[in-house]
Amino acid sequence: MAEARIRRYKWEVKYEYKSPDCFRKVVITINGRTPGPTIQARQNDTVIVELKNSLLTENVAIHWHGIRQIGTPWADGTEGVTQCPILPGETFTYKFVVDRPGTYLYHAHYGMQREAGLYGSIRVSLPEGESEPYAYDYDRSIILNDWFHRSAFEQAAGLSSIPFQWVGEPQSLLIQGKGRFNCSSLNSPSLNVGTICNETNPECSPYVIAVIPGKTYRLRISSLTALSALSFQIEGHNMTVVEADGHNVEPFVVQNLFIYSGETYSVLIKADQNPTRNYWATTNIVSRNATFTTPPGLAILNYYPNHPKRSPPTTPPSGPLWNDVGSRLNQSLAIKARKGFIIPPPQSADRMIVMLNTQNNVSGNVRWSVNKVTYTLPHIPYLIALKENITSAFDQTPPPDGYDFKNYDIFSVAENKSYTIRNGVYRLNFNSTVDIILQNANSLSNKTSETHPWHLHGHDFWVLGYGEGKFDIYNDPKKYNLVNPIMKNTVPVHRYGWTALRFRADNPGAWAFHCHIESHFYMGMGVVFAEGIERLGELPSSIKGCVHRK
Ligand SMILES: O=C1O[C@H]([C@@H](O)CO)C(O)=C1O
Repeated sequence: MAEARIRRYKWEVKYEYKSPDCFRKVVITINGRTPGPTIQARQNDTVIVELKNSLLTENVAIHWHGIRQIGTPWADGTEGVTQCPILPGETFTYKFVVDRPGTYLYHAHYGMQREAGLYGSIRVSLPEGESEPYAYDYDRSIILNDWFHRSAFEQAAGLSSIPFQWVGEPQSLLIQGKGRFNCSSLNSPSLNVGTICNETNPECSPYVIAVIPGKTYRLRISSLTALSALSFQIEGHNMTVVEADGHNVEPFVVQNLFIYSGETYSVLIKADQNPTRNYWATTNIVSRNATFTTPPGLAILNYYPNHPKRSPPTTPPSGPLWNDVGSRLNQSLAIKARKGFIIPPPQSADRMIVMLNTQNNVSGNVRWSVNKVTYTLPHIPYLIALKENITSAFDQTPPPDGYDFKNYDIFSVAENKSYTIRNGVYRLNFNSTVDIILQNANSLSNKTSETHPWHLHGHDFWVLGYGEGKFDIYNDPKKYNLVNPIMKNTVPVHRYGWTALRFRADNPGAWAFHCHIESHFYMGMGVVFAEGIERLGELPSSIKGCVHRK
């Protein structure tokens, strides 16, 4: 067997002016870049990231999205859950093992810093000598993102203000950190537009996916949008989906790849079209109506030896309609574990938690809730509070395992009665099997239900099923896919629908489970699970900077 290696990175996190979509704003960079450097490792390698916080006035923490952190729950990078924040001027070392091959991500998990540009890819390949069950010639990582011109501070302030100020739709979409905003739409006479927005700035030239005719490419497409659900497509090229969140998928072909924030996919494309020209790769918003606010993101599929900057002779293909819910549900249903790579789920669960997702008005603030609890993080991180038995750190009453199934109408605006801001945790028995049913409902606007991508830290879960309307506790479990469910770490709950997950609580630690829409998590849409805390040895002192005890 090939020997596991240590992959060492030294990162400096800073504020800098950048123009990812031609509009200049202060962003957060790692070693001068956004997206940050790609972490490349092989299965079972140890990754060490020495992170220097050079932000002048802000704390930071970085989450390694999709890495389970087995045996290192303190390295998950979730501020308030697994560690104290890293203060300005401090250096913190993350050390963890990448135990599974696949496509993963990293991003800030403090306040709303992710959307300020603090994110990147993790690519874990198989140990030397082993190969994937599908063939390709080259491998590329592409992160999709949405981009807002207002700062993360301004957005966060608006979300917690009375009256509430919503962030709105993004100004542009980025493909691997590059987008294009129409500078001529900034016509304020007080602005010197040329210095703030410049469409000839090379920082915002379209991202180029260079291909050699006849070759097959593995594109690792992931999304770290702050808000948007996306569709991604490449003119004239079908995509064969082969991986989702680090697990092999029974291959299926799509023209449009729907992708929700926090998901990763690998698709194979063959450069088998007319090689005398280039092609558009585009991404557009689905699930929310951004038709008149956010233009599609554009990249160029460049057939060698055409000039990489040569625009394709066609108009970019328009993606699917934003409200085509059926196609999105169909893709969700199509994702199954690949034959030969199925990890069978336990056939029954020890506990079922049904999580009603609602949007509410709580004491004048617009918030999101799970079973009438809207979440707030404590000042002492859960992992430390649980391990050291600091019971004053958070509410010792756990949140509810369900809601009033009989009487709650998921198709109506919530009544806003008896919703509370709390921070209790779900304590799971170690090694027990837990089913989570995400139940969507109407938001605060009439006839509206939003799509939410839920992300679980510390575990992969089996996706047992999706359905429309209200989940029926007696009959719907009979329809679960217990044969070849895919394992994922992020999954959407579709509008007015439900999604059923199963996981084993086998990783000692405290783990966030939350909507990956950054503003929704900020508005309380999350919970925390804790299991096997008593099995953990002493926690590293480096995570405890904010905890002062006699
Ligand atoms: O959290 C949200 O708030 C707004 C809207 O519901 C209220 O303005 C919106 O679209 C969200 O996703």
